[in-house]
Amino acid sequence: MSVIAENLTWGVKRRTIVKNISLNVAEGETLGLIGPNGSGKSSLLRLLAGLKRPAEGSVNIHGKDIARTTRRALSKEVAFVQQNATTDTNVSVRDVVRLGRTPHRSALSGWTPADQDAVANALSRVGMDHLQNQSWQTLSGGERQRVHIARALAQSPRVMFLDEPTNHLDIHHQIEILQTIRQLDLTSIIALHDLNLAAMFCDRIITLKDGAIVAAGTPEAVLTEELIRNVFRVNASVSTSPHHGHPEIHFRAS
Ligand SMILES: Nc1ncnc2c1ncn2[C@@H]1O[C@H](COP(=O)(O)OP(=O)(O)OP(=O)(O)O)[C@@H](O)[C@H]1O
Repeated sequence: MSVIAENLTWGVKRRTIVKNISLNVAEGETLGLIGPNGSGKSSLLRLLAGLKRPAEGSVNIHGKDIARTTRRALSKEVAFVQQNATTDTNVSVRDVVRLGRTPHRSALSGWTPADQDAVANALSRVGMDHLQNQSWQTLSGGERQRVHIARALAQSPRVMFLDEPTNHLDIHHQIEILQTIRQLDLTSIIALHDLNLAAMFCDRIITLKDGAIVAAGTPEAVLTEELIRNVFRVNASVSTSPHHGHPEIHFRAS
């Protein structure tokens, strides 16, 4: 499913936080959102997923204006993995992932083999099947993050929005989760701080600064030494990785 945003603007009181953003993500594409702290990545993701209403502009998912789509209909197609998501009640890992099936079930329908498979697959994809009976509250930060990704995967979405999905993960799981998301047949928009991971796993990257797009294109086009210096205020050298052919960024302390 494609995601098309036109002239999205959103703010709080007199401060404009997302400034006139338009973007177009093709079906199956992985788009990375990068930018310094406070540049508007989470706010933009929430607007795109319909969790915030824009002051101006529109979002179309698969040709439908999400402002005219019910939350339930949207949640059958769209999953959102929030930054530092929590789960309040004392439930097991499997119960948290089972919640991902909610949009597909009616009040009367029982638990089906398809629901069961979706939950088992999701747990296995994030490597959490062995802990499925453990209480969510007792998990480590990275394990919690993987469970929330599993919950989104269990939703069987066609579009996935992820807000820094790898910030608590060890390097093995960072790579594994991003690889999994890329390999699935879905459109994904991912806010990432790690520029090397963005270079490795995104088809295209949008860079935000102060709520506006300052660069958009392939990782090769966007991740230049000049952009890293101007936007992130860090000196870096960028070369082409002999291993994966994407940009490889070496940061310098001065
Ligand atoms: N509801 C709100 N009320 C007031 N200010 C807000 C609100 N939501 C976001 N902001 C402000 O908008 C700016 C953008 O926030 P946002 O969370 O979108 O940035 P971000 O790029 O995701 O940052 P980070 O990389 O730190 O996660 C920040 O300065 C934040 O303080």
